[in-house]
Amino acid sequence: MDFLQIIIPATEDIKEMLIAELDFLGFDSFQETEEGIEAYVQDDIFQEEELKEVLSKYQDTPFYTVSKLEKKNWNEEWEKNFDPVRIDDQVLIRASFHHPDKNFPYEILINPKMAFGTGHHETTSLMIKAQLGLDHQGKTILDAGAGTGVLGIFAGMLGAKEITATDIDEWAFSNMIENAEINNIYNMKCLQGTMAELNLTKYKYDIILANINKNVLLDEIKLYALALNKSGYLLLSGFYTEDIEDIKSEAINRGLKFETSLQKNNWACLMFQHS
Ligand SMILES: C[S@@+](CC[C@H](N)C(=O)[O-])C[C@H]1O[C@@H](n2cnc3c(N)ncnc32)[C@H](O)[C@@H]1O
Repeated sequence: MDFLQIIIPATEDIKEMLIAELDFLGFDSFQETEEGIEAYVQDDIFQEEELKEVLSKYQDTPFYTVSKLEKKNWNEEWEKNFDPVRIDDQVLIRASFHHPDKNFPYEILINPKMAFGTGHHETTSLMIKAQLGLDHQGKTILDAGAGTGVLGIFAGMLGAKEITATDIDEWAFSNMIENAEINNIYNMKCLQGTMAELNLTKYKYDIILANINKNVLLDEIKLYALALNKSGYLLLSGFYTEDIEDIKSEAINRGLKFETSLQKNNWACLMFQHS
């Protein structure tokens, strides 16, 4: 599979909105730079017209450059740009080429390749923060939209009995397998597909983690509610604070009880419990 790198000049105030819109078009990952954003997308799903349509909302004349990316170069890019992430003096997320730090009780090794979930994104750290407050010991976990597998791997470190991690993306699927292995998490089953495609509502989970995006969540909350054990917890992220009410009302309509919310830089994470 080949990837394209799209470089888009953008001012600070539009970067987040652009990323959200391109994420919706199926772009895989993003890097914010001083000049704008670098966006990465599989070349077989890239639709130039769709990109132009999005950009025309923000620029008088859509301006961007497209270049083909070698897989090899991409990995080197990560190695140059990926700094360790620290969450609450509790969790260190680092790549295997960084030095370990024994001051952190939990250390997650992530070699992200093309998959999302290095902990640099607000939503990943919000989910990890929320997980720190939940008892995972002996629990069954579903990590839907697992990306690099970071949340499922962390669930394993917190003592989960069994983890199922899913993603629709082929790169994410192979990356999460690799990351589970380097973290010595052997009870994480990795699958490729959506909740519906994999028929996951026939199973029950004690905790469901889903950091995806507003539209997918609104579509899938009913499935998470069906797959949640009584008194089980659902953690959701991947949406902005202004979308909290929409997500909340869908979850409450599906019989879930709102517990808490966390927010960082306009991103939100909500916790619900099955009543
Ligand atoms: C925002 S990333 C989150 C990755 C990781 N869980 C984290 O917290 O850092 C969302 C991931 O969901 C995947 N995804 C999008 N729609 C999905 C769906 N319907 N089912 C499963 N995965 C999906 C994307 O490929 C992407 O890897």
